[in-house]
Amino acid sequence: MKICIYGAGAIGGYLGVQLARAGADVSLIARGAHLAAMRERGLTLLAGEEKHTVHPRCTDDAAELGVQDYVIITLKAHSITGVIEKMQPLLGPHTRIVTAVNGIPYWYFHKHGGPYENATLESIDPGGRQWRELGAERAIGCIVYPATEIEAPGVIRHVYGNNFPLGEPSGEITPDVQRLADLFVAAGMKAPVLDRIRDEIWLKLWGNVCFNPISALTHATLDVICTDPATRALSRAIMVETQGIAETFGVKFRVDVERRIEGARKVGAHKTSMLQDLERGRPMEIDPLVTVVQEMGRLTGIATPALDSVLAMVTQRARIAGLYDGVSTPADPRALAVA
Ligand SMILES: NC(=O)C1=CN([C@@H]2O[C@H](COP(=O)(O)OP(=O)(O)OC[C@H]3O[C@@H](n4cnc5c(N)ncnc54)[C@H](OP(=O)(O)O)[C@@H]3O)[C@@H](O)[C@H]2O)C=CC1
Ligand SMILES: CC(C)(CO)C(=O)C(=O)O
Repeated sequence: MKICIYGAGAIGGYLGVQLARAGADVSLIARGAHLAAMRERGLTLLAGEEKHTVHPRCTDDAAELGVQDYVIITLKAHSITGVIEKMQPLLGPHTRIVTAVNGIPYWYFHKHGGPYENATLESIDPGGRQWRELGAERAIGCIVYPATEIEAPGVIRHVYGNNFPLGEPSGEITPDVQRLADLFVAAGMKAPVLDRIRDEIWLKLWGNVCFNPISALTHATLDVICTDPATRALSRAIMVETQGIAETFGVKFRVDVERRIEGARKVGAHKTSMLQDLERGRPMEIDPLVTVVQEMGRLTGIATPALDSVLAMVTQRARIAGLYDGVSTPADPRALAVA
């Protein structure tokens, strides 16, 4: 079983080490100093007191690897469109693409049913290119619950968690998704196969859509955002808007807003990935985590005044820092009028 991890940074590097340690035939696609270090010294995972170094194939050229059984995308979600052509040599008629990224994935409305079946979302998949050229029918969903960092080129630091829920867009438990889950488990991770993967996507996104932009605007850590009454109320307002949109698409939330906020508070003095990106001068994942929810709100006619305001500010912040060139549009005047 040939597996390629495309964008083997913090999360992809963690997966790469775990899969390589389990004996999987895994190749990593990366670039720059991180790629050079992995080629020279291997890829090292630091997890608590443990240290593991592996030596999988590492390249920046997918053509060297050929057709894969699974391509696990662990790029930042806003980078996916930019590598569609480079990814083609990895894709054969039976290749499955696993979207191990935050936010709404390109395949979201594949096998969704109802009036939105086969719709594409401009904020995450401009022109529907990912849908067509990667293939919605190839997709397997994956939620990334662990936190990891690139501590130095070629070195991944595991911070917490090992849970990567997986699921087919159709909800079926197919041999493809089961085989991948079994491999993840053999590699020391949790990988429950879900028959309602979209519920879990929104549960994760529920936090990202509010905590990430608020943290980038305030530089506050999760515990502070969730404790300060004003930022907690703003988070709640965005989450309530988000919940309304998701429920219109048939999503079921297994916890309520307060419990979700409490869960984030307990994570502690953690900087969200968007704040870390801002501080490190790296492009911020605004469209896949925030703009897409606004776009889905507009699709359903649900106003998102709190989200619109925060999105306007975080987009401006990112543009000024030179870390955003996405699609975010000005807040919908109709939504602001409702506010
Ligand atoms: N890290 C975490 O703790 C968590 C991350 N996530 C999500 O997981 C996803 C991945 O995040 P994360 O691992 O942190 O991101 P990283 O930026 O650490 O990893 C992505 C890697 O892909 C590389 N890359 C980008 N473009 C290319 C290209 N064209 N060719 C080859 N390599 C490329 C990047 O290199 P370069 O640095 O040069 O751009 C980087 O090394 C995101 O959606 C994130 O939100 C979710 C939960 C937690
Ligand atoms: C830590 C957390 C859960 C914040 O929403 C996250 O996923 C991120 O930083 O992107």
